[in-house]
Amino acid sequence: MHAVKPGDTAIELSGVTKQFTTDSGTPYTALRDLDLRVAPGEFCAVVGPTGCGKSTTLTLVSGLERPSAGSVTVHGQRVAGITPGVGFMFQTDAILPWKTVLDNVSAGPRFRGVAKRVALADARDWIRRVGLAGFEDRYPHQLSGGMRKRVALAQNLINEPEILLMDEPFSALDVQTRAKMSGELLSLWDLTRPAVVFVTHDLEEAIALADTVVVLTAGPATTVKARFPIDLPRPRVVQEIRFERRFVDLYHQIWEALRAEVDAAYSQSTSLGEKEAS
Ligand SMILES: Nc1ncnc2c1ncn2[C@@H]1O[C@H](COP(=O)(O)OP(=O)(O)OP(=O)(O)O)[C@@H](O)[C@H]1O
Repeated sequence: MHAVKPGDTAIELSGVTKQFTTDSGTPYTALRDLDLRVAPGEFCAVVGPTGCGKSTTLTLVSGLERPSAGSVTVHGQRVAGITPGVGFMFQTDAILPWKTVLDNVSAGPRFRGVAKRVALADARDWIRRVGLAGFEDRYPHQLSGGMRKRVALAQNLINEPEILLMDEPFSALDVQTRAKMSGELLSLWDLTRPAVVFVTHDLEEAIALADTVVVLTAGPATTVKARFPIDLPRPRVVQEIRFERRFVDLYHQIWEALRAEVDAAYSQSTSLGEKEAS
């Protein structure tokens, strides 16, 4: 595992521009001159209007995409391929439907060559930690949405990733399950403390979870608008922290920055719709 030194940076995007070529062949600048730095063990939430480039930012860190300009480094190494030591969680489940919970969770270590007996024992431990003891032999279709998210968390955390990239991982869940999963995520994160980049549309969720909330501007040519340190003490009770005075103050402050971008994105999409209709 990477030895963390003071001042170390887990993730650094520096002057990043990302251009795509659209289906009509014209270039589209999704990100322009974007700087983002995440320290080892930091929980960073990224919020911004729809389509501004949140997922694109994650794909650059993961190595699935390359920047058109600027640099992306992970632990000081320029990203040049699929980044090792990175876990992912998306809105849709990435667990294998034909494998049991135990086989899904042990798949990572088995793939890395860990002996079967050790991988299975480790998987049983993680299954217990995510609250699924007794469900080892179930298949994903026999589980609720929240339980499948727990499997996905165990499947990631068993690999002790130094970086966890999460793209609206709980947005398909009902409100109560979502709040519960957020609380569980924080307890589990505390066990191995990876650096997290958590993309969400939900500002309450962002503040409740994160050490830092980063607000992106409306696209195109998205960049970082502002960065807010969240000084709420840990451990946090996710379902209750939103009633605290400091939480409400932070919410107002960050929403002020976010609202202008949401409004800008909305007017862009409505004027585009009007142009297309005329
Ligand atoms: N492969 C691609 N080719 C062309 N354009 C793309 C591609 N991937 C993303 N884009 C465009 O880049 C912009 C940013 O997309 P991205 O998915 O990163 O936004 P997002 O903030 O994650 O969106 P949402 O909040 O709706 O999930 C969008 O306008 C999208 O259409």
